[in-house]
Amino acid sequence: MTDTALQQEIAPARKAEILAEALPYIKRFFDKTIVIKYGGNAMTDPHLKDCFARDVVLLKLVGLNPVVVHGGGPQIENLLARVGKKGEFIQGMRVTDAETMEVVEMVLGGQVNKEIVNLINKHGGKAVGLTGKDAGFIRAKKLLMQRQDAPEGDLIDVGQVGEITGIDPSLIAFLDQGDFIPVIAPIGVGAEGETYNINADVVAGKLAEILKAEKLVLLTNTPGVLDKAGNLLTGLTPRQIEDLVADGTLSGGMLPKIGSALDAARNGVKSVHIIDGRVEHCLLLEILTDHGVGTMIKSK
Ligand SMILES: Nc1ncnc2c1ncn2[C@@H]1O[C@H](COP(=O)(O)OP(=O)(O)O)[C@@H](O)[C@H]1O
Ligand SMILES: CC(=O)N[C@@H](CCC(=O)OP(=O)(O)O)C(=O)O
Repeated sequence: MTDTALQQEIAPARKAEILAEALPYIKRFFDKTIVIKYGGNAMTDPHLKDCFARDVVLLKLVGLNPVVVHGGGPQIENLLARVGKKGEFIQGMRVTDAETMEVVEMVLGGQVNKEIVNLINKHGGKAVGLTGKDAGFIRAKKLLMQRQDAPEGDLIDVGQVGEITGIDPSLIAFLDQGDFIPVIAPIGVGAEGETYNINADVVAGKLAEILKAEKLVLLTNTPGVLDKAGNLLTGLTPRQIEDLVADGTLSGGMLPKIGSALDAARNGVKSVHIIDGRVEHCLLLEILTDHGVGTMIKSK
């Protein structure tokens, strides 16, 4: 439904009720950090992009501290195709050779990051774009990935893909205090200054842990986590997740997403949600109303 259709459909009294519903949430989350992962697939529609930027500005203005981490998988694919390359993924991670790394950095650190910054600022926010190279705040080393369904130690080399070794929270805290909204591209820096491509869900999860965030919200392009029959699973325990991975219900990009969500929930982030980024104002619905729009990941 468009904003105009929504305005016509809802009676004024109901609109006021909906606004009033936000009060306890604003009180509960006032001055708390909310890490939001904005997914490449959920950020292709211009109207949805605008809704997202407005929601982030609203959250900041009512006193929450949103921190945005973005992806850009489809946008990377577009530029790779233009240079005659096709992306390859293993267990949800992009195989990243030197040429792919150049494209990834150009797209994530440049095009996508600046577009989100610009949109948020257009709606009255003060967004600042960063990659993990700024102040060297996301440190990484080469990831060697354990092959699924293989004996421990059967490792896969996926090129310049990074595993996070540390995040310095001071830059983000500094920006928060200055009323800025950090917008972070998932690029890390190694001990020798080398550049690493890191899955955006992994960065969002780790950042939420380090910042002791109240909430981690991962936007994606499905209603949430689905079972084999395609039904939405509204809440998941670690045990259920293990079963869904083992029987192949979870695959591709959902693997790093669910892994990061679970790690964050187990390491102190109070609530973790995978939500449908295609629903207008899904952030406001999830954070400031009684209506959840996806899957909640539980720590036990
Ligand atoms: N059980 C599942 N439930 C929902 N999505 C799943 C599931 N298993 C695999 N997926 C895939 O994971 C994708 C989301 O991951 P990804 O493509 O990395 O999204 P994003 O760009 O939003 O991070 C979905 O579009 C879907 O194709
Ligand atoms: C290592 C790795 O896979 N990096 C990701 C980074 C971007 C990302 O995570 O984008 P989405 O959130 O849109 O999927 C990539 O190169 O696609």
